[in-house]
Amino acid sequence: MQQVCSRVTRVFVGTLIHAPCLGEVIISQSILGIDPQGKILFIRPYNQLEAVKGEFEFKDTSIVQLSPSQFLIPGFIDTHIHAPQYPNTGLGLDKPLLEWLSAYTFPLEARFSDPNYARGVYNDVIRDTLRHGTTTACYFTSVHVEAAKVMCDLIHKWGQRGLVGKTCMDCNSPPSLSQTLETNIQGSKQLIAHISQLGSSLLSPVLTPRFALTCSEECMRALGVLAREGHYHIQTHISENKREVERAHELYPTADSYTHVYQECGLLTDKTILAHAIYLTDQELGICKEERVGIAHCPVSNFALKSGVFDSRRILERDIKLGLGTDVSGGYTVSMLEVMRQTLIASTCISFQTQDPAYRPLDYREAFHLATLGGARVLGLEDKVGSFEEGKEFDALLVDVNSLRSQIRADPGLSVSEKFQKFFFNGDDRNILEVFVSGRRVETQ
Ligand SMILES: O=c1[nH]c(=O)c2nc[nH]c2[nH]1
Ligand SMILES: [Zn+2]
Repeated sequence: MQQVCSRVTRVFVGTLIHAPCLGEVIISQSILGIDPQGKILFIRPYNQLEAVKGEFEFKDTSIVQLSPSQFLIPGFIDTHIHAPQYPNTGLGLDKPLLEWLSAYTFPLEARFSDPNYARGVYNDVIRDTLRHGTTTACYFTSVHVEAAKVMCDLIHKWGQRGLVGKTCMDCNSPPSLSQTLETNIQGSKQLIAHISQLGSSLLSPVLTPRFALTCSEECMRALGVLAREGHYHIQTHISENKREVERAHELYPTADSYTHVYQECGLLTDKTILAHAIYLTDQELGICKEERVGIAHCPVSNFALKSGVFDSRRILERDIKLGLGTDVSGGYTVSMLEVMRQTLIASTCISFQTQDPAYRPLDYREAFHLATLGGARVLGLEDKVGSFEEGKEFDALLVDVNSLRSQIRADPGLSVSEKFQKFFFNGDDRNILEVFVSGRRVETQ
């Protein structure tokens, strides 16, 4: 007898919510089927179940019927997070950036010379980001390549989608973190080889000069060359804090701007992720647009370290790719829900100060787009994840506004849009019942 091999592994029947276009949240009552490769095989209207069953030949046991308080959304994409800083969340935030780095961050990161210490912290950060709905994260690790390899192994084990970089530092850094140019480049290459050996379609390397203050011009140039040779991602920090910008000008007095420093070193490509970018001038934003870099907006960190207030609208109006990041541990939480809320607060602060009466602060629909498809674009993953589309991979969250220990009080009479708004403003990890990456349900405990 010929065996019928189903093309469908799981079928969800219920509410889908996503934001494929900036400013619009699309809600549908649908049937969504996943194929054995973890891709979305079909999305059909709710009332076509019998026809879809006939077409794709799946059994009733593959069907997951969502309740009226449940919906599926795309997984969150954290475009900027420092994995080794996780033990420091909430610490030292009374200091500005450069003092905080010296007093708290660098001493903690030095401990990652011990891969066993790294293993414990990295395991915690992956588990907790997943539990809060982060299906993709773009990670800085420390300067230590063995610890960075451990991070990749763990991400692979948990099944998160991740970009991982070995942080490069070769000047103006404590001796425990400063490496030679050669060690930084060899370490970066070793990490690339390690990721390649793991053979995971979910993992990518990202070249990671920490920022212009702790990376020499030679080191940045060498990383730029390496990135172009292998068409790799690049991530760094820019214009987060006024004192940092001054220092960049002191270190590079002949450069036209901080952005020019990175451009000159070949670090600006369509696969570059610039974190913060609060104080960029119009001319610098022109370069960002021209070079097609993406920006990671990290409002929780920007407020906590009192770095500044980022103007998201100014970036969006210029059609520059924009995503959101937790920036743990400048940011004190791994929650992308909190990042989305503070994105709105930052934008509202800007609207209070502007002289432009037509200025529109962002709304929750736009923040949701930035945390999903916006982030996917910044990481070059927009063809794979960020929204629900046939052929894309199923990276998704099953949300229940009335889950067992939910803090949300959602009247059953609320519309679906209102239930989503409740989740956006009042929800937390207790409302995220299940997390899927590439069609596979991942552990979150
Ligand atoms: O928020 C930040 N966290 C960091 O670790 C860092 N390093 C340079 N600039 C930085 N900003
Ligand atoms: Zn950062």
